[in-house]
Order: sequence, then structure tokens, then C-alpha cells
Amino acid sequence: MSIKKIAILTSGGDAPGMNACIRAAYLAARNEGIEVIGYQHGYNGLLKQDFVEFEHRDIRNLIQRGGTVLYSARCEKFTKEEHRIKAAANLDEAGIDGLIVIGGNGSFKGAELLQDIWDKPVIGVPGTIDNDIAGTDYTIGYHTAIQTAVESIDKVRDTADAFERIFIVDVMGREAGFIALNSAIAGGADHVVLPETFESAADELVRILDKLDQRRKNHANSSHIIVITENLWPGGLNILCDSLQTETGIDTRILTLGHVQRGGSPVWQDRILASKLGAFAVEMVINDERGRMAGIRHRYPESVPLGTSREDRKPLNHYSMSMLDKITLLG
Ligand SMILES: Nc1ncnc2c1ncn2[C@@H]1O[C@H](COP(=O)(O)OP(=O)(O)OP(=O)(O)O)[C@@H](O)[C@H]1O
Ligand SMILES: O=P(O)(O)OC[C@H]1O[C@](O)(CO)[C@@H](O)[C@@H]1O
Repeated sequence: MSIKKIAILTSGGDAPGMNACIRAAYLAARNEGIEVIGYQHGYNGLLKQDFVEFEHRDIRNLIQRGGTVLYSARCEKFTKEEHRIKAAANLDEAGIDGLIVIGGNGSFKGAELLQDIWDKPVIGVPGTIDNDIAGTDYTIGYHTAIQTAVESIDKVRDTADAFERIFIVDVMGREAGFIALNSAIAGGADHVVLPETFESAADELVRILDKLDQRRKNHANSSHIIVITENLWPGGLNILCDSLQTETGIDTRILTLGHVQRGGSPVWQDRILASKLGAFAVEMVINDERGRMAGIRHRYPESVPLGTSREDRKPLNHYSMSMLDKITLLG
């Protein structure tokens, strides 16, 4: 099949590096003489035939920009088949020969269902800060989110030290502990609470108190940083904060990093990853691959079925998990 025109969209939580991916896909396509359009606001743009026609000037200085120039969104309608049928008709009407969806697991589910009813390639590119997509070592935005979290931990440590306080640092990740684990290691945190190992608030509280107790016995400095994945503590973090304060007598505060983790200029790891995957996704369209994701394995792009992204829970690095205990005891 000869490919004349492709479309790109970004969907779900935006992630630093999405723009770098759009840029790479555009350039790789233009080098093959393929036209590129961008649907705006995720799947909403596809339903409303709301797109921009990319030109060279649109992608100038794009590699370093955070966010997504195509805007992102969550689109409830796309979960209904009647709307996906409309989307397929819109793609045909616009003369599109292949669609690249940059997003997370939910976006890929939508892409898979669209592929079932549209007879041209739909390719997913993993773009989410959470890194919770199986079938790829990393997702676009993940490294930048860790960098942002680490910078915040470094800063909060100064005030934690000055007041000899405990700080609970709440990081994103949805139901995965990738950002928490790696920002805890890189930020030199004293403890990390992960969805992968969390059993109950009571057990986890005992673990945290033990850790604080050992640190104090070892004359460690008296501020403590605990990193926790969002939405994990039953009833919310104020409950954990009150328990720690009561049990230890140490002033305790919560720092919720929130959406700043999704912002900022992508770090080099995300720019390179996004560039490789954007270019590779275009190759996949040209090769007429259907319902597949452009993943990265040992630094090389790899084509895997879109469904792989949700098949298994992507495991955390076991060495990183065990190592954290070994290197935090003395503070
Ligand atoms: N089961 C589904 N069927 C069809 N479309 C879906 C489905 N699940 C999600 N989508 C589409 O994908 C969009 C994004 O999904 P979701 O909100 O889960 O984010 P995501 O792609 O997983 O990204 P992130 O995890 O980074 O926020 C949804 O708003 C919807 O348009
Ligand atoms: O922007 P929203 O809709 O609040 O979504 C927040 C969620 O999106 C993510 O940033 C990316 O999936 C998660 O880490 C977080 O739980």
C-alpha cells in the first residue's frame, strides 16, 4: 500500500517529550514524501474532524517543548462503538492512510478497538509519565517526571533538615511505583511506599516507624523523607501524617507534587526515546503493521501488539527495591 498521508494525535495524560515525538514522526514522514496532519484534543479531534495540517514551521523548536502542541484530552465518547465508527469514517474522509496515537494504556485500548473497524494501520507510541506500559522498557515523559520529583525532594530536604521534620512526598504513577521508587533512590529518600508491595496501612505504618526508629538510634540526621505513590494510603495522606506525628513526636508535613511532574522541558532521555519511537512508528505505518505499539527494548525500537501494553503488570526493578533498604538505614 502506498502511504500518502498520516495522522497523529496525543491522548490521556500529557507527558514531556510528546512534542519531540510529533516532530520526529513529522520529519520521518516528510522524508518519505508523506503528508502529516495532527488531530487536536485526543480522540475528540478525531470525532469532530478537528485537525491541523503540519508544515515545517510548526515543528521548529518543538523538540524541547513540554506539553503537546496537539493538546491532549480524555474522551468518554470514544469508549462507544458508534463513535469509533464515526472516527473511522472521518479518517477515510480526510484521506488518512495510517494513524499514530501517542498515549497511555487507555488510549491504546481505544486504538485497538479502532483498529478492529478501520482497515489501515493504527500504531501506538507509549507516552505517559507513569511508565506503566508493558512491552516497552520506558515511556515518553517518565525520565523527566523523575527529574522533576528529584529536584523537588532536594529542595524540600533543606527545609526538612532546618526544622528536623518528616516530609511525606506524594508522587504520581497511577497504580505503578516507577516514579516513586526511582525518585526515592535518586533523591536519597529514607523510605518509599509502593503499590507493588503495599499490603495494609497498619503493616506499612509499622515498617515506616521501624525505619525511623533505626535511623534515630543510629544517630542519623533527624529529618526524614518518605516518598509515596499517589492515592495509595487508605483515607488519604493526612491520616498517615497524623499517625507519624503522634507516634514519633516529630513534626510531619505532606508535599504533593501533582501535575508539575507532567510539565517542563523533556530531559535528554525522553527526547531521544521520543525521537526514536516517532520515527519508528512511521516505519511501522509504511510497513502496513496493524494494531501494534512502537516500544523500546534495550535501547532499540521494537514492534509489539498493542494488547501487550496491558497484558501483565510491568514489574519494578527488584534490585532497586531491595537496595533502597540497604542504603537508607544510616541516613
Ligand atoms: N476501553 C476503552 N475503549 C475505548 N477508548 C478508550 C478506552 N479506555 C480509554 N479510552 C480512550 O483513551 C483515552 C485516554 O485513556 P486514559 O484516560 O485511561 O489515559 P491513558 O491513555 O491511559 O494515559 P495516562 O495513563 O497517561 O493518563 C480515554 O479518554 C478514551 O478516549
Ligand atoms: O490530569 P488528570 O486527569 O488529573 O490525571 C492524573 C493522572 O494522570 C497521570 O498523570 C498520567 O497517567 C497519572 O499519574 C495521574 O494519576
